[in-house]
Amino acid sequence: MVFPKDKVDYSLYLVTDSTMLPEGTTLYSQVEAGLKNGVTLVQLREKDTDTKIFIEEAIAVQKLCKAYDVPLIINDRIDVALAIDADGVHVGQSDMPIPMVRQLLGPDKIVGWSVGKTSEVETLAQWGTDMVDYIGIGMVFPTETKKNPRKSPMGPTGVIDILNALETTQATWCRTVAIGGLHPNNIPRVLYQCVSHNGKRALDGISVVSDIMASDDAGASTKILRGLLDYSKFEYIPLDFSHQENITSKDIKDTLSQVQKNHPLVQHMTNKVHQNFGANVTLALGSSPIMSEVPSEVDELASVPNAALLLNTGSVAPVEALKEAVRAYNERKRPIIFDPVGYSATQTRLTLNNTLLQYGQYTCIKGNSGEILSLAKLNQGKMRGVDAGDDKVDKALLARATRLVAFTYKTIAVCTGEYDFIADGTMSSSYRLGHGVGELSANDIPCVMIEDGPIPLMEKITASGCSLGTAIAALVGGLSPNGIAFNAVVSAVLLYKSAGKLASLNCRGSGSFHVHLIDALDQLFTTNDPSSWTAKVEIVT
Ligand SMILES: Nc1ncnc2c1ncn2[C@@H]1O[C@H](COP(=O)(O)OP(=O)(O)O)[C@@H](O)[C@H]1O
Ligand SMILES: Cc1ncsc1CCOP(=O)(O)O
Ligand SMILES: [Mg+2]
Repeated sequence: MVFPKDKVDYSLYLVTDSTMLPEGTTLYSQVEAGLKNGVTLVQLREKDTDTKIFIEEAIAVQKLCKAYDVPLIINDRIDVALAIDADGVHVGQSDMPIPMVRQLLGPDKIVGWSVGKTSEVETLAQWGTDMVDYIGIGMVFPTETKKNPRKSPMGPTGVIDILNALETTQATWCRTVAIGGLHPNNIPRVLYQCVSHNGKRALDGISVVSDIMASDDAGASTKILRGLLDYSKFEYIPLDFSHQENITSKDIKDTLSQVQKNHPLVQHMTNKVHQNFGANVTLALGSSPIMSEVPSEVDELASVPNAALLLNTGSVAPVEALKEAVRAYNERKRPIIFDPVGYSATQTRLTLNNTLLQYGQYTCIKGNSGEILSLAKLNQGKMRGVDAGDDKVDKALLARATRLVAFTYKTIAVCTGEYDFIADGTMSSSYRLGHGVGELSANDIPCVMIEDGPIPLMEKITASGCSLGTAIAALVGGLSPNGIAFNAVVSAVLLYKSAGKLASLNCRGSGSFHVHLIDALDQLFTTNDPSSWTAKVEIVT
């Protein structure tokens, strides 16, 4: 009996684990509850079971699967799969080599392979279409189920690297499921973020273990998972992600009017250098600052109407406190502006920033050219400290890097310098299961450039970039529910650049520049006459 490969639905892939069964449940009761409520593929994975018992279990599970017309995959044990004529097998990198598995099983059975590196994708592509049918990509997040200290979690960006490699090697036949630490609180974000850079491929499904196997009500847990997979919308802030690239003065005026009316609260988790200046910039923009890194108050702060979080890792703070804030704001769909200061300057910063990037969803990720080029993996050298670095960078490369960061993290990315680039990777904030999502590619997403001529003083004061993050957080946080996030980010960058130019004309040097910059921000925000601002925005084709 052969299960037609083109009929396999990878969307909700249950991998069993009998070591986590709650009291009063059995392997069979959990599997059947899953099958009844939307599991579409089952993998029997019993690492420490004697062969005789494994075969008995396999026969019983196979019977359940057949009753629901769902394929049964056996993990690792080719002999058991052959003995019961299972629909396929799944092997890891250290199990029997794939060509041998295929030779034993024949061409019609389903063969799955655990993949964690792009080089493994290159190998499967070289083998061709009749070897590997699908890959389990992971582990995405830390998980109790797969204790494998040798492999650190790859996060959504690691999944995107694998999807990109499948596209680059044209392994179009190969299906994909993500595995490792996947739960209702991160599955929508993984499905939303994990799209290949050419926009052509998304995940075909999600593998789960403990959410069903360890559940006291496996049926209810499965229903929740099924609902997330079928809903296809990932709304992480209640703002409109539509945008028109030719943003008019009226759009900007409307945006500032919303901020003036809503008086947002901007919680700053930021570096010591930026604290005081950031608080004053917040006040100049008609908003209330609160500088706080206390985990116990993030839920209350995130619940304040029009709250926004500025997450700035300039001082390497304890990651757990920062993650708590990301959780609190993500749960309440309130905006987070992330500034990964000195992103790749040290291993410590790289680890901290990557941990935060894996852990949550960000409305806007901003950085200087060194940080954005590093995030886009287009920056050969490491960053030196927190500054962008002296070398002039080609504008086309900066635009591409900004688009890549925006697309990879499904965020509004801002790359600052003499020329500021803003790209919108949020798209429609919906996700698709299956390949061929037909979305825009990373090269096509909307991108604008803002400039007002050289303002050298902006590079001669510290926390000038950090405070742009403050301005973005204030304007996005101050939007009404029908506000447009992209317009708010563009408005903040235009306002900040124009204020920088005005301050540079009025001050006597870098010492008084800070003060004049706050004056200018206050003046431009209060008068709210964008048509008089000096900075210009142009669409990047
Ligand atoms: N040479 C420049 N000319 C005009 N504006 C600049 C210049 N350098 C930086 N800026 C502006 O100053 C702010 C900080 O940018 P940047 O120095 O790139 O960030 P960071 O302070 O994080 O290194 C941004 O608003 C940016 O637009
Ligand atoms: C000097 C310094 N060190 C850690 S954070 C910081 C300020 C960086 O501010 P900005 O990114 O705005 O230049
Ligand atoms: Mg900076």
